[in-house]
Amino acid sequence: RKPKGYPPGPKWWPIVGNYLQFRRRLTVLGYHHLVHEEFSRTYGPVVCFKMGRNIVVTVSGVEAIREVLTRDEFDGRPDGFFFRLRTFGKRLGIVFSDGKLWQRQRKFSLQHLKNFGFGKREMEAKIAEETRDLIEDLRKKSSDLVFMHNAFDVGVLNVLWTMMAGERFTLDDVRLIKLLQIVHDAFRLFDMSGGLLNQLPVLRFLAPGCCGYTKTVEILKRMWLFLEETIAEHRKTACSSHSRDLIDAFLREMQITSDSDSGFTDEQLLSLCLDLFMAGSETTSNTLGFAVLYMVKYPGVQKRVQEEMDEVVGRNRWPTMNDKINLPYTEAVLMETQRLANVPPLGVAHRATRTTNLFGYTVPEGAIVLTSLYSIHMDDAFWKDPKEFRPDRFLRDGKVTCPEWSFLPFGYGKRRCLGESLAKTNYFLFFTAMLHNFFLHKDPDTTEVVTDGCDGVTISPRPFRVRLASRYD
Ligand code: HEM
Repeated sequence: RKPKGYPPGPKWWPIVGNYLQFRRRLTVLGYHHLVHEEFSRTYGPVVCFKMGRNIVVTVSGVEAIREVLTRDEFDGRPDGFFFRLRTFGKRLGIVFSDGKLWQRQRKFSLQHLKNFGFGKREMEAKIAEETRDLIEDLRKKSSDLVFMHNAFDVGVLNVLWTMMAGERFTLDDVRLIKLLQIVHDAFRLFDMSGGLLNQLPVLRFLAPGCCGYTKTVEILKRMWLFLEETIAEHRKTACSSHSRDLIDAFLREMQITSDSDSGFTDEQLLSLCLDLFMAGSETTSNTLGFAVLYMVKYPGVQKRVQEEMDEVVGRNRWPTMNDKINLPYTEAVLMETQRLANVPPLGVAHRATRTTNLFGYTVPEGAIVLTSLYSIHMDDAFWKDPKEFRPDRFLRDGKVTCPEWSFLPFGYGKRRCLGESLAKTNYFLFFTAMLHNFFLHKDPDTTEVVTDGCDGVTISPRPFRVRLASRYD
């Protein structure tokens, strides 16, 4: 039975808790975040579930989410079998670690990524190079219909990978394309609470295929192999006097640091690379995929973006970050895409690091806390007709206006997205390069443009094709 004082929620059943009930609603509603939304409509902004062994508290709406994201005791990340599986049974990496190791690793990663251009002019130059490559490649393919749901994968990853590992991949690099496909599959396989494998870890022995264990291990092995090879190559070619990239910087730090708690070990290096690779590729590519999809669905919006660019930038050069401030409609389109697509609908799971009180309810230490960013972005009390794609809602008197709490695509607080500046620059430059160069038209073989994505840790656009017509012919 649920202890007294816990937040409201559906009745718990022995062993499975609310798992079966959750699954049944998931079959009907199709998305994890919609099941959480349905429960929050019944029970309020703080809902408590038991999923196998895990207590999960979902918070919805601005007030409750603001409480969670601004209080230190919610800055933990969940622990458990699933969360440790990718990091050798330990709490490593950056996305799902906490405490001293996380603090040190987050600071180290940010500081050294900055040394290699992150958030600076060099980063913009790298992205510009990637956009040129992509546009050229799309031009070659444009006599046919082009798949666009994953068109940005390699270019987006290249920017991060140059800072991390000092190398980039060609757009047709088969090994990388396969790797990105398995990252994509991994994001579809799991959910933010850790899924069945975290709730009932014994299932890895009883039904390894059904609970996702076999597939997860297969994906991880391929990722580890790729990263191990990259790290081994760095060891062989590292120069003792200077670091070329984040991996080099980490290897140097391993030699000088004596503090064992700060985590400069071989396993942590691999885990950090894995986390940044996964966090940095899928989210941005999916967001760009949705942006293209909405432009195809709403040709009037596409036309306004192109007219704005023609007026401000002209046709003789491509848009740069300096133009952003003068392209308010374009920026509003990018924001509206993030609001409506909700690529990470439940953010990244948090954990209560001690038993605490939330809106008069007891949240026990160790509870997994999910923040429904979806509930904020789709709140009809704040956003009129939230299901409509309407970029003008982000404009006032021709200028971009952004509410502080009702738009949180990158989260908030100490756990806020580490890659936000890279993500925003990639997003703006790839999107504007696309629309500057091409008219995007619907696939004539389809009757309707479907914008409902695929469920998972992030929401991804379903595979779709576009007809690209050059704006320069
Ligand atoms: C449009 C693209 C992106 C979106 C929408 C996004 C969104 C988010 C969100 C919502 C969180 C969780 C915040 C929380 O826990 O409350 C997060 C965390 C994180 N993101 Fe991003 N992200 C994006 C791109 C990136 C990129 C490019 C990187 C690569 C460097 C990255 C690295 C991370 C990391 C490492 C964390 C965990 C931070 C921590 O736990 O301290 N993200 N992101």
